[in-house]
Amino acid sequence: MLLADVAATSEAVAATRSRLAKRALLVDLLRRTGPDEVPVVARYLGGELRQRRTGLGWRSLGSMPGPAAEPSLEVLAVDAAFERMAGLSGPGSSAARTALATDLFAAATATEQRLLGGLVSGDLRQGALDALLLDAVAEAAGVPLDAVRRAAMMAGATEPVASAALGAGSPEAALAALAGFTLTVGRPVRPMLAASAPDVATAVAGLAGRPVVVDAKLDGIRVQVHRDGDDVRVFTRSLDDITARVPELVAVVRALPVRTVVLDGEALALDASGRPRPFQETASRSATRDAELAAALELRPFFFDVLHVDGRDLMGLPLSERLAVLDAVAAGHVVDRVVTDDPATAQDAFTGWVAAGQEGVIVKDASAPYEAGRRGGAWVKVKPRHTLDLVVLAVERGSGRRQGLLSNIHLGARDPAGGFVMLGKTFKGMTDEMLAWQTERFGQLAVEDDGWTVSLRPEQVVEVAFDGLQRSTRYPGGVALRFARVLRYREDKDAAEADTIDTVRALAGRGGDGTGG
Ligand SMILES: Nc1ncnc2c1ncn2[C@@H]1O[C@H](COP(=O)(O)OP(=O)(O)OP(=O)(O)O)[C@@H](O)[C@H]1O
Repeated sequence: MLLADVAATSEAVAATRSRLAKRALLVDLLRRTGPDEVPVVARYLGGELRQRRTGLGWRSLGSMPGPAAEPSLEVLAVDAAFERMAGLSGPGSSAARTALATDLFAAATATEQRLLGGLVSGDLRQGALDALLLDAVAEAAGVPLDAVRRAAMMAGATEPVASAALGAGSPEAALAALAGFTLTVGRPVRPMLAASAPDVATAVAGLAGRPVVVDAKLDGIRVQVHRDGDDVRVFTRSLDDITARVPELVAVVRALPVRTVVLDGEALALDASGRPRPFQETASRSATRDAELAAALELRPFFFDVLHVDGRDLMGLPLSERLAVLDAVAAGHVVDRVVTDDPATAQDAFTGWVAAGQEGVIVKDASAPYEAGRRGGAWVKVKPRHTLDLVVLAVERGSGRRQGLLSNIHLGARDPAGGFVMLGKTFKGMTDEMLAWQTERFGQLAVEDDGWTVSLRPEQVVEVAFDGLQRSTRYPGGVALRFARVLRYREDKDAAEADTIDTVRALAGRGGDGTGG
């Protein structure tokens, strides 16, 4: 298959807002893709190279040759070229890499160059496309969507599932291949995620008629811990293996009375009185290999789910049954919870936990299975103050005390159909350290500079608090944030995981002020 086919499909998908049309375009392309090409094509459609690192910088892309008139590049040849670039190291490697990239770009048409540039810079990365791609894979392979989704949950990624289903040869063989993706102890699955509600009553009402569990929401880092005998591995929300950095978590899980287990929870550092330490401290602790800091700030695990125990896969069981197992295997290391569907009782629990320094609650449907990777309605988070994870689209040069710094940031919500919708600006909440950090970071993300405003590659996620939402004729989404202020820059989230304009509109719709409980 020619790269031009992938590039044309990728642009056509971005250009239409219709989900059905997008899906049809993807199905058509997948049907034309050879089995050996699926791993590459599936990645490129999601905006990613197969190589985690090519060593190519944004700068080197600036000076690429003009486009070729006719398409000639085969996707497998393109993948091989990136593989060669990724493999280069040592003196002279940078020049050799640029030479390879120059040859590649010179052979590419204008459309192909846009695709290649986006793949290298990461601009095309689109987590939102994953769901659509799975849908298209199901249709192209002639198997039920559920089977594809289940497999992707287990695999923690789209591409291996697409390859297995489309490479199988027949729908029957594809189904058998998909059934081969099971929870394997030692291999992380994507964590289940939560929707949000403005207050406890709304969250509980949303689960009307179902049994409800209300968990304390701890503000630490998500950990998925796999134990097989004495072998314990700890994975983050983005499935990175941090085992070596958190020996104290390993020790706790190794001491539990089970042989194999997969636990989901939050790790947190506490102060001497048992209150949670600020998130920043927990996060920097889990990111460090510095033994001294590690010893000074001990992390503790608080589990809220169990996916597997001693050979039994529990993901399909209702939460209430999983929790019974969790309490038996991880006693003493479990998140506080109350079982109630009474809004007043849930509200009391929320108030108590927030006073004790926790972040809020997660209201959970006790009859729901564990839905890896999904942000469905089975878990709903409620926080006392309203926050959104937005993407920084541009930044303005500071003046006065902020002369020489990049200061006022433009905030965008993700548009599920592609791109970002600006919701406002803020220069509030930033500490001097954050200002120094963002000046450096945004310098690296800069794509255009009119002397006042610097436009950025939309990659940096920022968590902002705000007092409410107001209608706006100034901003394209028709809504604007009131009194937005920066809480922190999030290193654990990609732009593809930022909050969407739909979420913002839903908050605006619910009573308007969005300040929460
Ligand atoms: N009891 C709990 N049950 C589930 N998740 C919990 C719990 N306590 C804390 N959490 C954290 O809350 C997150 C769920 O919220 P969400 O799925 O929206 O992820 P997020 O966007 O990282 O959330 P946030 O930024 O609000 O922490 C989980 O990823 C987990 O880290």
